[in-house]
Amino acid sequence: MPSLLLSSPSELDDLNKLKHKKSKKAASMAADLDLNGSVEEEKKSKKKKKNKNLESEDGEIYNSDGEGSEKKISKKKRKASDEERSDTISDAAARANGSALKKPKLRKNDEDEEVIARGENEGAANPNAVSKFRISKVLREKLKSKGIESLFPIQAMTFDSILDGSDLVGRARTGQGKTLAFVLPILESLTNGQYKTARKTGCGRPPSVLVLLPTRELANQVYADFQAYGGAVGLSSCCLYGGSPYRAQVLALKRGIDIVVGTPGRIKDHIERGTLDLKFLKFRILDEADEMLNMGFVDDVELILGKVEDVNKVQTLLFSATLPDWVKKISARFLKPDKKTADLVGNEKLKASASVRHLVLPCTRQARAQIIPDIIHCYSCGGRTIIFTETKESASQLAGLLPGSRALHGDIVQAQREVVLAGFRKGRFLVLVATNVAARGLDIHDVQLIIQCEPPRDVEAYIHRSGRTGRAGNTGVAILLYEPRYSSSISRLERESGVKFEHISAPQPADVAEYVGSDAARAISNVSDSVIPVFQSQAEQLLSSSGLSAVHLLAKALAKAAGYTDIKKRSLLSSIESHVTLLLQAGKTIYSPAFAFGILRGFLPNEKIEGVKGLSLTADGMGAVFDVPADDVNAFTGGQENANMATIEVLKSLPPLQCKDQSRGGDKRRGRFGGGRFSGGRGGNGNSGRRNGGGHGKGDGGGRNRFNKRR
Ligand SMILES: Nc1ncnc2c1ncn2[C@@H]1O[C@H](COP(=O)(O)OP(=O)(O)OP(=O)(O)O)[C@@H](O)[C@H]1O
Repeated sequence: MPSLLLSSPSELDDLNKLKHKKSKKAASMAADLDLNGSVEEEKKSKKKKKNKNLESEDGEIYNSDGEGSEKKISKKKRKASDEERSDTISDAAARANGSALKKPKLRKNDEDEEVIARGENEGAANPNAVSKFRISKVLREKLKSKGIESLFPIQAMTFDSILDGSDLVGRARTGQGKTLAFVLPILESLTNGQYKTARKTGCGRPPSVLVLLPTRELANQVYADFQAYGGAVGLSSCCLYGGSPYRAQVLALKRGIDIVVGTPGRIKDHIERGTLDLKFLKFRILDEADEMLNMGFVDDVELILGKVEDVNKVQTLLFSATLPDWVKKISARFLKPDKKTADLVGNEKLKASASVRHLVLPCTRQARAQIIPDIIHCYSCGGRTIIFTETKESASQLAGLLPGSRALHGDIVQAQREVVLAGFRKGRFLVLVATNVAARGLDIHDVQLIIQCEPPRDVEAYIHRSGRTGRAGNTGVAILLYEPRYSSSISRLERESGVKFEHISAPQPADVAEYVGSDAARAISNVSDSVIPVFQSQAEQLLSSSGLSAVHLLAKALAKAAGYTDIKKRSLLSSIESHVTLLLQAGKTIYSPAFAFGILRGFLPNEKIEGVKGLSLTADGMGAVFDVPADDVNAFTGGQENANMATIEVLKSLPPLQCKDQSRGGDKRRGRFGGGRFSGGRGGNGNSGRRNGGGHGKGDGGGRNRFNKRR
């Protein structure tokens, strides 16, 4: 259940202690932190909200144009404000949850009045409207110019806590706006809040904010946000990462800077060279914290964080979509004991993005390059696609095989990495083949499709990679390819990510025709009539000499226009081309693959049986599916005439199958996946094709660590 908790290592325990220690009011406020609160809680929340709105809108703490300064807060009010800190959290939680949603009351018979009434109530109806938060006018306008009128839940839940000075751990699924969740309150805090006067200003000033990120690309992206929003409120930023020249970075630091964004390796270098002074930091942010620590940056991160003069005067924020338990423990070293935790994922089963369709497709390594273009045709909706490979070599190789695609990984020089990413962002090419260097945080418009060439090593990688699509409320598709014989890795991922995978098979000729053909048809109908007189006589000649009907000839022309001169049959089991998947049934239970081979030997010659590949048993135990070369299909289907009770048919879609271990082990009732691992999968619906709802939708840290070598 999503939650915003007053937390220390054991958040629940602490919440209980809190309930006992504090007054009745505090206990009821703690209850309010549950986002799925009761009606009673909602009433309390509304009451507090009324007070809160008075506090933030009366111009004494923050007036409506954000110019109100802390100086204006009377002692009494400051005390009240401190006392009500927890209220603020529950308000935020209530707002984040939308529990203050009211139906607008419209006045009848007067159109103008109706509009006014709707306008008034719309503000009330949207508890996360930007205007409801202590966000200055200039930032509000900046947000508006980017189409942002209300805060996303993670932003709404954490804004007040960060602005009011808390250390915080924030977790929300991919694409839910975690970057602005720290950017906005930090900027407000530095320009209108508690650090307005405390922060260093003037020429040569040391930074007030340090944001650490695991990859160069991600550092650049977050830097861009600080530049845009920070620039609007007069704060300067710079980005420090490896692979780029020191000179410009040193100059920027010498001139004086407010916000430093970067990767741990280069930040550490600057500290050691004496060019970066972190003594006076007000904020330290670890974005994608688990990845940085996972990458072996713990020592670097600790060294960097240890450079502040007084840890009590710095706020530390830690954000990620994935927070493995070990990171929560490590955060106890970096964050104050009274830190808060805003966890929008919590114990919910689904850890990956809910706005992404998660599909799995069996495909051998050899078949990948052949099948990927068709997957893109069928599932990308004409938008961008990111393909993840496990190694740098295979990223380069695959990009070489896919026309119009480019590779991105840690062996590519930094300048080139930046050119590639910029080209992809601008839509100069639509397919990026990348290693995990692109798995985290990258926010690229209109990425409709993610293809993972094989199951990643850990569930976190799956969550982050698939989260490059379906961002900011948009939808997307993530397709995971896997070697049929390693299907058990799919069940592990399914269990750990909470995703219920849809099992699909390779796009078949009919699917390709449907998606590619309609594009080609559209392209042909857009051709000007002026071409007809020029090509007419050749068309007539072709029609008479081909011996084909006009429709058949046009079908060929459409295929050619779409780039196809031949569409080969493809195995449903392994995606291998020129192979066809067959189903053997014998009117009785087929206990094991050996049993199935025995039946086949009863009516087929050995040389044909040697061509059988990937034989697997169906989940109901009544059949066996296998691949044969397309040329042998007739021998198999024809041979059944001599078979005793056995039938063979060409499959159009894959039925649910037993997992491999079961097929070998024989007794499917005892298997861990009893009932068929795939029984909840496609259920015999092997459709491929575009089912995406439409919609549109962070390089390495310096090449000095174990992890980077893998990229
Ligand atoms: N309040 C908002 N309203 C509309 N769009 C928003 C809002 N906040 C952020 N966005 C947009 O949502 C997208 C995703 O934001 P962001 O990259 O911060 O997500 P994230 O949670 O950090 O994702 P990841 O876990 O993948 O790093 C960005 O394009 C951002 O501009």
